[in-house]
Amino acid sequence: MMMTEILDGRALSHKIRQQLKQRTARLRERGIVPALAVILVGTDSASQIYVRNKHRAAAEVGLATHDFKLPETTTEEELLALIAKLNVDPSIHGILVQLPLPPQIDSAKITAEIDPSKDVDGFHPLNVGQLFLNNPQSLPCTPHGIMRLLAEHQIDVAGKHAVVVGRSNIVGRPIAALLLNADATVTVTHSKTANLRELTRQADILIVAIGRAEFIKAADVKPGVVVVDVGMNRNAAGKLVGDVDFTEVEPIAEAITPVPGGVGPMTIALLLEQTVKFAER
Ligand SMILES: Nc1nc2c(c(=O)[nH]1)N[C@@H](CN(C=O)c1ccc(C(=O)N[C@@H](CCC(=O)O)C(=O)O)cc1)CN2
Ligand SMILES: [Mg+2]
Repeated sequence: MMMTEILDGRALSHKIRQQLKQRTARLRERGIVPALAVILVGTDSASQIYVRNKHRAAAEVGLATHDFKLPETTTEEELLALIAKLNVDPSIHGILVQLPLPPQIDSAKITAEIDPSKDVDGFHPLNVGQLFLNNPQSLPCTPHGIMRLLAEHQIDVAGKHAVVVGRSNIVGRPIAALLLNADATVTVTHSKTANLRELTRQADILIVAIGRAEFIKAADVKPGVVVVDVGMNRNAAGKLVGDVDFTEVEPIAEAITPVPGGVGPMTIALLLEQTVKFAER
């Protein structure tokens, strides 16, 4: 019997962060302190945790972080003014605005104002376009982390049928582009897709980012599938679960990411790596 390979994002993120420590040390020897500005608007409790984790991970690898915590009532103009200031500050190499933003702020307008050469999230329309033209400059951290996790486990996507469930700007759309750039045959499905489960059953590689707890069951996958679960949901018992029913799907899969400890930690590692890359330029 074959054992299912667990795609351990915690372990790989640790390895990446160790490598980044050396790169930040070399930058500091050259008198460059790689610096990341993190902007959090409002008091969303999950966002507060993610931002705290980003600060902690950044400090561990030797990055400086600049913390901007703005009130829930912040206007679009106020946020744009802060971004304009950070864009021209030569001591800042990366700028990130934690999403989601409060409803009075148009997040598309905000991401379009970040200097593309400081856009560590890869959300600026120019960076999105470069990704789609297969000339990426800065990649969204979660999809980038997924590709690195697959590469680390020698999972070649070329020629494979990759099925993406979800079409968000943060995960679904960019991972579809990255898989296509890597020569996969890509099907993108979403909440309006007819017969979605017929499509997921055809996947060699299944990426699930639809935001519904344990949505993918054993009957929705074929034996030997590689499953990447981007979901983070609380179930009725308050336990963190993915968009894939891990207990059902794991025995059928060739490889699978756990939740937690899969894609999530990779997101933060790739954010730090992009900041270091910008500082090295
Ligand atoms: N500006 C951005 N906003 C958001 C992004 C992003 O990449 N850029 N992604 C998500 C949130 N996110 C980072 O910001 C993020 C979410 C989760 C994790 C993570 O490590 N999750 C852990 C579990 C954590 C828990 O126990 O609750 C895991 O999966 O193991 C990292 C980053 C939306 N906003
Ligand atoms: Mg995870």
